[in-house]
Formats: sequence, C-alpha cells, structure tokens
Amino acid sequence: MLNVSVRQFACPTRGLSVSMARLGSAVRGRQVRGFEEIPHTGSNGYINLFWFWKEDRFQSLHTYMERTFNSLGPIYRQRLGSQETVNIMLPADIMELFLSEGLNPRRMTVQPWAAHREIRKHSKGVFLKNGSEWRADRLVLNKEVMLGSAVRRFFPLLDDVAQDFCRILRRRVETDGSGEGRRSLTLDPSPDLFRFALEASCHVLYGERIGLFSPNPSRESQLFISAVERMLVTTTPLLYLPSNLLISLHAPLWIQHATAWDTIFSHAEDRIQKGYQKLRSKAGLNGQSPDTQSPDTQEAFSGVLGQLIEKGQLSVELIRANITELMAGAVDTTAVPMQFALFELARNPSIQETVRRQVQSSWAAAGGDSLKALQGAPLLKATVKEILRMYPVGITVQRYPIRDIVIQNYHIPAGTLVQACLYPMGRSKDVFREPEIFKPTRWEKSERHAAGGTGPGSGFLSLAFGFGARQCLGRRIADNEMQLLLFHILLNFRLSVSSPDNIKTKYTIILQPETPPSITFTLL
Ligand code: HEM
Repeated sequence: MLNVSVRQFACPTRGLSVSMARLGSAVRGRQVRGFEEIPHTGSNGYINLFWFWKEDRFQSLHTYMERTFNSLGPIYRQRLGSQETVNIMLPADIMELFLSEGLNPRRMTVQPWAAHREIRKHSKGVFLKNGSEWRADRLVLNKEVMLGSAVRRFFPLLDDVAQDFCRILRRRVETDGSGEGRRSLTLDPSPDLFRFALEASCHVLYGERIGLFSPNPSRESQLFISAVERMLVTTTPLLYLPSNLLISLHAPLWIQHATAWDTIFSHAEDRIQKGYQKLRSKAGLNGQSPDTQSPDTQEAFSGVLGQLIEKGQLSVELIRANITELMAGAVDTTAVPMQFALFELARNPSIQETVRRQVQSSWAAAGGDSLKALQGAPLLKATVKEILRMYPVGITVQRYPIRDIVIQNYHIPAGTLVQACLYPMGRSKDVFREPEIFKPTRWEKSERHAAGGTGPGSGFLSLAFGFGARQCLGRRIADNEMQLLLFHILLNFRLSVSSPDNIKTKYTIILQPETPPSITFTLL
C-alpha cells in the first residue's frame, strides 16, 4: 500500500480514531475521491442526526446510501448521533471485512431492543448477545434450525401451510373473482402474506397451526402482527437517539416501542407455557421439570420449541428469549420479500413463464414430494436470491473487525463499526450487469459474469442473510418458506400487474414497499 498522506479523524463521542491513507486509486475507471466524511456530518453527530430527521432521510436511508456511494466512491464514513460508521459496498472489500470478523463476530447492537430487555429484566437471545455467551446459545439453536436434519423435520410443516395458502386463495378467486368463469382476482396480497408467514413460523416453531387462514383468525394473532410492525417502525428513529434519555422521559416513541415488544413477548410466553404443559402432561410429570427427565421417558416433540424444551440444553429463560426473537424475526422478513417477488414475477411475464415451466416439470417428476420438487427447480432458489439482491430485507450487514484492515487503501483500526451496504451493492453497475433488471438466471453458473464475475469477492455477492457463523439463524426456514410459497403459487396462478412501474420503497429497519403492490391472480 502506498501512503500518499495520512489523516487522523477523531470521533468525539467514542474516542475512536480512524487513520486514513488518502490515495487516488482507481476502481473500474472511476477515481476514488477519498475516504471522506459525507457533507453535513461535521464533528457533531447530533447535528447530522437533526439534519437527517429534518430531511426525512430515515425512510430513504437505502437510496441515500446509494447516492452517497455514487458521489464519494466505494467507501465513506458517517456519524449519526453516537454511531460512527465506515460504509463499504464492493464485494472484494466486504470479503476483507468478513475475513476479519473473528470467532465470535459482532454486529451493531440494536440499542432500543437491548434497552427493552434490560428494563423488563428479560434475557437476551442470540440476536442481541455477543462473545462466548452468544456462541454457546447459537450452537444449540443451529441444531434445531440450521442443520440438514432440522430442515428435513420442518420442511413438511412449511409445505403444509404453503399448499393450504394456495388452496384457500384458489377458492377465493373462484368465489370472488371476475372474468369468464370467475378466474381472476386482483388484490393486495400483503395481509395474506403476513398471515401466511405467521402461520408458517408458528407451525415450525411451535409445531402447531394457529388457524390464521380461517374466516375469523384470532385477535391475538392480529395483535402480534401489528406489534411487530410497530416495533420495526419505531426502531429506526430510536436507534440514533439517546435511548436512556427517552426512557427516563417516558417519551411516546419509547412507550410505543416497549409496548410492542411486550405484546411480542407475551405471544411467545403463552406458547412456551403451553409447550411445557404439553410436555408435562405427556410425560405425566406432574410439575417436575422436563430438564430432569431421562431420555427414555421423553416423547418426540414437533416444533423447534418442543425440541429445545425436550433437550434441555437452554434454560427456560433462554428459550423464552430466543423463541421470542425467532418469532419477531420470522414474519415481516419473509412476508415483505414475497410482496416484491410476486410483483417482479407479475411484471416480467416471460421470466414468470420460464420459472413456472421448470416448477411444473419438476413437480411432475417428483411425484408429490415437495422437497425433491424444490431441488429440481433451481430457478426458484435463484428467484429468491435475485429478489433479495434487489430488495435486501436488511440494507446493511455490520461487523467490528477484530484486527486492523485496509480497504480501498484506507487503514481501518480494529473495533471500528463497518457496514457492508447490500442495497447499494445490489444496485451497482460496478458489481452487477444491468442491476435494475430482474433476472434470476444471472445466478446460474453459466452466467456468473452477470452476477459479478468470478474475481476476488465473487463469493460475496449474495449476502442478504449475512455471513459466516453469525449469519441469519432463520435462513433455512425463510429460504424454504419463500421457495415453497412461490412454488405452489406458480403451479396454481398466473400473476399480472396493471402497471410495470417500479415500486417505491421505504426503510423501517427492514426494506419494504411504500405501498404494497396489488397483484392479479388468474387460475391456471
Ligand atoms: C428473507 C428473510 C430473512 C433475511 C433476508 C434475514 C436477514 C438477516 C440478516 C442479514 C441477519 C444478520 C446476519 C449477520 O450479521 O451476518 C439476520 C440475523 C438473524 N435472523 Fe434473519 N433474515 C430473514 C429471516 C429470518 C427468519 C424467518 C428468522 C426467524 C425464524 C430470522 C432470525 C434471525 C436471527 C435470530 C438472527 C440473529 C442471528 C445471530 O446473531 O446469531 N431471520 N437475519
């Protein structure tokens, strides 16, 4: 590395110092202007925060990041409130970051969530934990949701819900549809997708259906869905404001946030109580702790919760913390990409037809075995990957490198918060050929050049679920859930939209459509 000049930036809020070698290196013909602080940041993060809020930038953080990379080059730093971050977006740089994450990788703590746990005296689940405590819990949970044996256990439960969803939607089209023989129905599918995601995750986590597709779904479930939405919407502004001050002032924003979490916790708590009661009554224990059962008195339990209780490797408190986090993470993260997926397939009829043909022939060959059928339809997996490239649920993945690293010739000391910015990466012409085009086949081996080529960092193009030991714990659930739903939808319906215009998106800790798109479902 050639150091042309070195500047020191001191962060007044955290005492962090970032030394920077200014070097005019070229990235694909474009001159990197330097590792600059973006305009307006100044030295006071709170002034910057005020400007951010005034310009209503919280909801458009993703497009704002994209514009900033376009004007400053592939690395910049920014301070919002007390958060100082270095932002990067090229796969080779992201690789550098992840290679320095260490054995117990750390993400940015979602402070308002952590504050809720502390105030309510709840344990933290893996999302909020760090260090060896995180690793110990994560290894236990991996066995129940990440391993192939776990996937084989929960796959039929997801399939059951996905098939049911399509049966009910078919009936609705036949009853309420228009056109000859009532074959088409136009609707905003988002409420149904949220119910689908909750029904599917309850089936996997609790081993039971909760009847959300019935004409009168329970009020408790509707409250849960609204609570997750409220919790997410209130997180982004709270993330940058001093939580302690807001808590002591009982600010309405904080109260709304904490109440939403309370609803999420109490939903999980009810199920956990039921899980323990079920285990006790089955084992005839009369109140004896399930942890003390000998293996031969234990019965097979369906659902992740049942498995955790039965195996007894986590305390009740840790089971509560982790099941609540899994539930909170399970609904919007899959329902929202499904909205984008239906929309993109609908506005790209020839791509929809190509994927459908593969799905139909795989289904015919699999003889009713959905697992086999998915394996025979790789374009479906590619469709989900492509949707998450264009619309990553989390717009960044963060790490604190455990050693000093050099990115774009800038020296970044260990412990700096670095964000791999997935939304700008997915939309960048420097990374993807024709990034604005929805093209699942770009992920096929033969077309690797369209998905960023085969050079350094080419293994870091699809990062929507994060990376390594700390990657998304619900990844296998989410991926299979989304593929299965698309699979059955494509077997049953032709999708179309009235307008092919892009949908506007907003950021509320996850990326969502500003207005959910309406889709026309036509029976095949
Ligand atoms: C398309 C759907 C989803 C996407 C794109 C997604 C994305 C992510 C990302 C980017 C992370 C951070 C990973 C990292 O730092 O490397 C994460 C973590 C996590 N996700 Fe997901 N997620 C999805 C669905 C789910 C679902 C369905 C669940 C629960 C069933 C879930 C539970 C979690 C948990 C518990 C963590 C924390 C893991 C840890 O820190 O050890 N996610 N997710």
